Amino acid sequence: MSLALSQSASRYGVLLVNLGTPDAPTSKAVRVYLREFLSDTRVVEIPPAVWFFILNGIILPIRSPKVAKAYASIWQEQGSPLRAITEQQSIALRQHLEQGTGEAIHVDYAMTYGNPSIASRIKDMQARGIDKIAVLPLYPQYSATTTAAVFDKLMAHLKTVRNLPEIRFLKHYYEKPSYINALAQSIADYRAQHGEADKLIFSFHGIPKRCVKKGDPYFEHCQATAQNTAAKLGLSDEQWMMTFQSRFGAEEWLKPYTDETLEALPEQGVKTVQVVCPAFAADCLETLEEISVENAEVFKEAGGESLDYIPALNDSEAHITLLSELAQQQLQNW
Ligand SMILES: C=CC1=C(C)c2cc3[nH]c(cc4nc(cc5[nH]c(cc1n2)c(C)c5CCC(=O)O)C(CCC(=O)O)=C4C)c(C)c3C=C
Ligand SMILES: [Fe+2]
Ligand SMILES: [Fe+2]
Repeated sequence: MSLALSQSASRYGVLLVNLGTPDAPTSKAVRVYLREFLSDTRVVEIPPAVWFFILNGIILPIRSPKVAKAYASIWQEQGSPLRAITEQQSIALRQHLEQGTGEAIHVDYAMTYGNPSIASRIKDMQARGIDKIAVLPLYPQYSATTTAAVFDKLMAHLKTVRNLPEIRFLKHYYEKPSYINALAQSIADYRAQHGEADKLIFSFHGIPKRCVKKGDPYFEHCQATAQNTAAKLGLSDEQWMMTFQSRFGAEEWLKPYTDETLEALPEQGVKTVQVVCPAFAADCLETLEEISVENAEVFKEAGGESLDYIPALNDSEAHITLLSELAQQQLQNW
């Protein structure tokens, strides 16, 4: 397929962006990462003057060593899984785009928090003479806490730039048939290989309920994702459910909570579950540790027999094909 580009392909860039991760599984590195992440008012909406003292005096000293241990348990030779997988996705996407379009488009990745930063990658692209950049946040479902945070970081950097590049920004892709097909196919493949469980759980990263009440469409996007995927798989209502994981702090987050659901299911006769986490484009702490280890323990302690985690789309062929389609839609006629 031709992209109908208005200038040489070497002038175009695609930037994949994911959340971010510490540079090392140590208390010190986790503290640096969490400080940047949790100081973002898109993520925590407590007035900064108040939050500064709670974050630095209580949260970071207590949370950093605990979370560093969790990171250490999933750390790989290539470093943090989230960073390593996102890098693989960018390499595979570059190859896929070149094979599909015959154009050598520059593809790279960045993290909203930590390294490599969005600013460093935009600077690098501009230094290469790239002046049209398509930014693809790897969040299928839009939330102000994630997607808008990418936008903010991008704009904060561009505010320091005299000669701006042109930018196109993908807001969400939960509604794209290729996304639902890739998700459904990954679940179908897993079930063909491992058999079916009593229940399929779509566990999404949560956000505070307050955010949704104020207009964040994330809940709606999650619901549509789960419903469309279940329909594609031909599941009846009793065969699946939607839950929300990874809550933080004391206020109410989107419900039902994944851990509380897993605690209650064995009593209702559900002894085996398969969990898929569609909000995560790459496996990370929240899937490899929180779901596969912590929540699997919760389920078993409550009388469950097995919790199997269905991997994220990562750098699978279907996912790279989807990302290539999204990138091409952004680049088309530019
Ligand atoms: C404090 C509030 C948080 C909101 C709101 C939130 C939303 C949100 N996050 C993701 C994706 C990821 N989150 C990850 C880790 C993580 N998330 C929070 C907090 C909030 N997330 C924290 C504090 C952490 C770090 C770990 C911890 O301290 O518990 C990750 C994994 C990063 C990794 O390195 O592996 C991802 C990915 C989404 C999609 C989302 C809302 C839609
Ligand atoms: Fe998170
Ligand atoms: Fe978590």
